[in-house]
Amino acid sequence: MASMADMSSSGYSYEEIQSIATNILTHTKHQPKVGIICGSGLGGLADMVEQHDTINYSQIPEFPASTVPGHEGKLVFGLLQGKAVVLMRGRFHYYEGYPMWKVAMPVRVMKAMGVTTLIVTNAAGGINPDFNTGDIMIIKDHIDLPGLTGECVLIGKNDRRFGPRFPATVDTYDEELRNLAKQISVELGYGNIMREGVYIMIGGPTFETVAESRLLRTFGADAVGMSTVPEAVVAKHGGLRTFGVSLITDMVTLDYDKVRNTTHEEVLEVGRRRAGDLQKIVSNLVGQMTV
Ligand SMILES: O=P(O)(O)O[C@@H]1C[C@H](O)[C@@H](CO)O1
Ligand SMILES: Nc1nc2[nH]cnc2c(=O)[nH]1
Repeated sequence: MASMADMSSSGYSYEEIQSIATNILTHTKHQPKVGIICGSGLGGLADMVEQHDTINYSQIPEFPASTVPGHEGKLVFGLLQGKAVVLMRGRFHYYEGYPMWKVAMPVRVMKAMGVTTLIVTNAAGGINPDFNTGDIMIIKDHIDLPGLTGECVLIGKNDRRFGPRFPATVDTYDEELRNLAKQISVELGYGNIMREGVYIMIGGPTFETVAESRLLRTFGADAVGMSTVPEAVVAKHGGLRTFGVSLITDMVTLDYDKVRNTTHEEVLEVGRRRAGDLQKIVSNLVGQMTV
């Protein structure tokens, strides 16, 4: 694949994406319909997958490498609640130095493999003062801060086979799946920690200053993180149905008298404590959704 895209281009061609997908599918007996991207410390969902085939990213030509602790760098194929899934145990972030198109490129590969529904999970900082650490927030909408400032994942030449030049994003997160997830959460006894809100993406890797957190709040954001939005935008562009969920691993500081440092270790620690709950909700959602 000598002509593969470089940092300055707008991404892999349609043919290159098809070729990457075809190559990956030679490593598995499964034909996934649901794609799941696991957030920081949330890869344990892969342990619930039955009859699994695991492929390291390093085995896949043209696939980026995971460089962040809590992101293992593996694709896991198998059955989750009887449905054929592919999980990314480790995602790519803009702050790792990857261009936006590369961050979201696996979503196009998933679609080329036959995926029709994308589930994105992440660890996020709570901005809404009514939230608590450990809450689970269904993403109702997002703010693409990098996109609004000129780093939209879809910038560059558009190939209509991926999607339209000017995609609408008003309904990126599927209402039916959000309602089903809410119902499942209540049935599982998580009604008291279940929230719904707006996720804002920042480029990272710095956690927010107090002034920045206050600014993000005035924008109407309920939670902040460093991922998810490019993946969801590419999914919407490609006509995939998307569900997004954030684990609130820390509360951002909105008050100069209560300044505290967020750390990635803290994010992973809360992930370790609450990942099981998130996994139950997501696996039940997969089990009950129509594909
Ligand atoms: O991959 P996600 O968005 O879950 O990771 C979050 C955001 C940063 O990558 C990291 C900060 O601790 O966790
Ligand atoms: N930007 C940001 N990303 C996070 N990911 C997990 N927690 C946070 C946070 O507080 N801020």
